[in-house]
Amino acid sequence: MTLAPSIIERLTRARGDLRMGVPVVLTDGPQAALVVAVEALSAARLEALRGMGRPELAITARRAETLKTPAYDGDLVRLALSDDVGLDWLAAMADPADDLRVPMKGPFHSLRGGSASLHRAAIALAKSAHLLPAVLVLPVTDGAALAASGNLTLLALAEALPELDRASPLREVISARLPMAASQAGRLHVFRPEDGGEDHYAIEIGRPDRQHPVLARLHSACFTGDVLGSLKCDCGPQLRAALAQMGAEGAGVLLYLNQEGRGIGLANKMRAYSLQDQGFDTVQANHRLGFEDDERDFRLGAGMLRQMGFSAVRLLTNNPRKLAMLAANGLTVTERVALHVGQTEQNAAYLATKAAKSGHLL
Ligand SMILES: Nc1nc2c(ncn2[C@@H]2O[C@H](COP(=O)(O)OP(=O)(O)OP(=O)(O)O)[C@@H](O)[C@H]2O)c(=O)[nH]1
Ligand SMILES: [Zn+2]
Repeated sequence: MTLAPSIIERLTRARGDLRMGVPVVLTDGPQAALVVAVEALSAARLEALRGMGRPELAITARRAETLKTPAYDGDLVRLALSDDVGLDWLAAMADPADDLRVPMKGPFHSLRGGSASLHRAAIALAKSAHLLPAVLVLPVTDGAALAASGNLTLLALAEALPELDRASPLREVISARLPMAASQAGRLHVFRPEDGGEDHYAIEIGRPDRQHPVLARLHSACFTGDVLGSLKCDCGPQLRAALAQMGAEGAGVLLYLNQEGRGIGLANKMRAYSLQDQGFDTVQANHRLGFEDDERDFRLGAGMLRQMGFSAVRLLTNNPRKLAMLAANGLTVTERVALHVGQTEQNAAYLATKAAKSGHLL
């Protein structure tokens, strides 16, 4: 054991760096680049990067669709930065808030050929830090030396990509009795991922028999719905109805997964809501921001259930992806228990879009 941080620790540090606007050094074999998230970029850092070479802008193919620029790298686009563009232009490329008011941002100079692996990893890192998926990438010659001299976090893709792709193992930190309105016999378990990500919770009701399928729900955090009683979605009523059903049956387990906004974080979800106020639906809004419509990783829930000793579930959901992901990750789903509650005038279009575009069952 050395004192040097492991790859997992450096990845966690890199997410913090990106959120603070500090460059991170990525290497892929002989290639290296400094990367900075556009959302957190300062004028001084942009100036410094320009003094070192020609930065490139990487955005997702989803964002590029709206900007009407072709994606030569499949899931992403690399654009050369002309000398006259500043922070405002970069911010507008990253954030679609003003797209309708100012639709023309080009002409764009798309880069083709060569490898996009550093750009792709930088976008994945920005997403995992809950930042908009738009990054400046400055190719450099000796990444390791630059990282050492500038005290910057260094990540080699060969080490970092497998960690970014895998669901981080979780360990249970603590559990304690929690009497609730839905059931006196509640217990809250707190699980912590090894990668320094957010904690996730399991609410166990009664003492479900581990030998039988348990009534279960994977609930993704929705601050607006769960806490504020937002009428734009059905999350709050679904949360309470699931707990009530478990209370009535005397047993169940509800996983409360901190995957706010289908995995994009609350700030980006509010950006999506702002686009919804401009007339876009929930799926279009995610795409305009550069995200997929659902960025959640449900492997997490399967791991927590297995760790708690459950191998079969009766799952409260209308989302077929949750059923498929549990099954693919070693859980037996013996039954889907439909969960249709909380329909309002304000969320009718949202629920209809989820049924039409995301395959939610009615
Ligand atoms: N990006 C985005 N996220 C949203 C929006 N409305 C709600 N959410 C999030 O969507 C997620 C809904 O979670 P769930 O209720 O567990 O999942 P679901 O896919 O609807 O599936 P079931 O409720 O199990 O049928 C939460 O993370 C919310 O924060 C939206 O308009 N945009
Ligand atoms: Zn919600």
